Amino acid sequence: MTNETPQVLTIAGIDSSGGAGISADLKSFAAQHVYGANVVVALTAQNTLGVQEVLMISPEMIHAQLQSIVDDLRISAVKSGMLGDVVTVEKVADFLKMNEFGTYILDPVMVAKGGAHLLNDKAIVAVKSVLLPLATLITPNIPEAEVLSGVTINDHQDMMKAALKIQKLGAKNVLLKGGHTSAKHVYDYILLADGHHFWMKSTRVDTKRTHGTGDTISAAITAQLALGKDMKTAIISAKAYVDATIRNGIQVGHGHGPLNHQAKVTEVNNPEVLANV
Ligand SMILES: Nc1ncnc2c1ncn2[C@@H]1O[C@H](COP(=O)(O)OP(=O)(O)OP(=O)(O)O)[C@@H](O)[C@H]1O
Ligand SMILES: Cc1ncc(CO)c(N)n1
Repeated sequence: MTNETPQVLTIAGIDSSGGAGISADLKSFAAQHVYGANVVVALTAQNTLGVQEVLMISPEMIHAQLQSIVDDLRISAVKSGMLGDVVTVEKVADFLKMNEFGTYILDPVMVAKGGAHLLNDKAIVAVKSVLLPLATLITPNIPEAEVLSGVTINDHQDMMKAALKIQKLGAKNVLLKGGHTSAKHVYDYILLADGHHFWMKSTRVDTKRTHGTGDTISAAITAQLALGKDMKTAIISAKAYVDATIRNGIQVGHGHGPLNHQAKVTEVNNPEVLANV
């Protein structure tokens, strides 16, 4: 007997230590019970201490991988992560325009936890002009939202202002992740296509093991949308999942360790959903 498991695709870079990028995406897809395919645009020699080397895959090989996917699989949602350079960004944009997948999640990955740049300056401009308008959902963290919106973020008002600017650039829905602060609670801000907005509040876990949190939440949202959930439900459920993977840490490496994708999601992982903060 077979069943209709949704098939989703991640287009991103590989992290040799298995914590971020495509590895995090595939683990997250599997935990949400969807089938994950992957198109590799970059190899990174990376561990929990940082990124040591990056090798971009040729545009021809990226094209070949994308073609192989559409020739055979039936993809219902796509996410992109690390894209590196302009050629790759443009290739992905052309691919998305030529194939109607319905759902595209843009995680505008710019800098790794250790500080390495995973998207060059020209590619940032290209992401803004050619990918952002195609996005069903964009999931910037605070520094990425600052770059995309031009708004300096110091408080909740600034997060709302930045999200609105990013939506005006063309992304239908915006999840502005609030992990990059040192406050006792983390607040993620969500602005939906119909103007509805809300906050997700959770208690910050005092840990260095947060390698791949952004990849993991955007992959989990991609999976939940492919399973037919509405945007708000998909985001809240993905947030509970990433919270479980952070809260039930495993000891790997000596720096920013990876998440525990085997973690069970329980009541404690549900974020507080608030209209205003
Ligand atoms: N220490 C923490 N405790 C609890 N939740 C966290 C913590 N750090 C991040 N999160 C949550 O994880 C998710 C990802 O947020 P974050 O802002 O860290 O993304 P990111 O910077 O893109 O991650 P990365 O670059 O590691 O992939 C958000 O929902 C955020 O609230
Ligand atoms: C390959 C890759 N993608 C994304 C990130 C950001 O988490 C990373 N560190 N490495």
